[in-house]
Amino acid sequence: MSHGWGYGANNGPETWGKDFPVANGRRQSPINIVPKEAQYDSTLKSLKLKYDPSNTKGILNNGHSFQVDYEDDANSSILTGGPISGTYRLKQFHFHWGASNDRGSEHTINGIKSPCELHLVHWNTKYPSFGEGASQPDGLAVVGVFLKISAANPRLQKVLDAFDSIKTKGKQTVFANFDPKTLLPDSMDFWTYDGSLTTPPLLESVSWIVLKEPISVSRTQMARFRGLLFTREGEAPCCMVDNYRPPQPLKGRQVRASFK
Ligand SMILES: COc1ccc([C@H]2OC(=S)NC2=O)c(OC)c1
Ligand SMILES: [Zn+2]
Repeated sequence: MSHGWGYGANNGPETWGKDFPVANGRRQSPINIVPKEAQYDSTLKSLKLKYDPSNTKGILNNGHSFQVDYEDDANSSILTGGPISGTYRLKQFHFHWGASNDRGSEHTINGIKSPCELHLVHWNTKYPSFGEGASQPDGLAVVGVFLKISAANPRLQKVLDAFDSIKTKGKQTVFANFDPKTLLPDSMDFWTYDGSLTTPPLLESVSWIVLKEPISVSRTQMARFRGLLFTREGEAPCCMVDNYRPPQPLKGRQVRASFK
């Protein structure tokens, strides 16, 4: 049986520092964002996301979340602008969510949790790969998008419809031609700060770009996220819920805003 990190009482975020001491580092994520304390920075460029749906590789239950993977051997699905310099390639996107709608996001706004948070993970093409970039202070850029309970979001449907095929840890299935841009809100206003991966190895290599405007998700759609399992087929089932790390100390970091 796996004794690795997870989100349970015995292997959850409060225990990660044992195997990953950087958990107590100076630029850990997520954080609580206090909009009134964020500094407007007029030098921030507008975000540019160019995604090629044909780069979609598949969808996988990785035992911590589910992820949609993208071909990243060319500059066809990229992030530029915003707080970053150069070109970052999309590697995958995934979500974090709660057992109920009062929690689930990793970042919070004025201490308020959202039921779910989308992460679009990109790596800096000045490095040869995601793995190489992940160990560099400017190696990764993650776009975070909050999901709030409202009307059903038809753009999530194709992802939700794949869940029956990836219910348990390690299962993956064909998933093609999905444009992640369809999961973005209308406004590209963002907050940005220097942070980390939010799961072990918690590497401090992420330029965070957290969008101000949420996208919608319905209660019924959220219930389908909670039907996924942390566990493998044949193991005692454990619902994939509360797969979020709580906010970490800011430790003097500044949060900048792209908007007034
Ligand atoms: C492409 O590989 C990834 C993607 C994301 C993470 C985590 O960091 C953030 S951000 N969300 C997470 O779940 C990761 O951690 C090792 C590796
Ligand atoms: Zn994440």
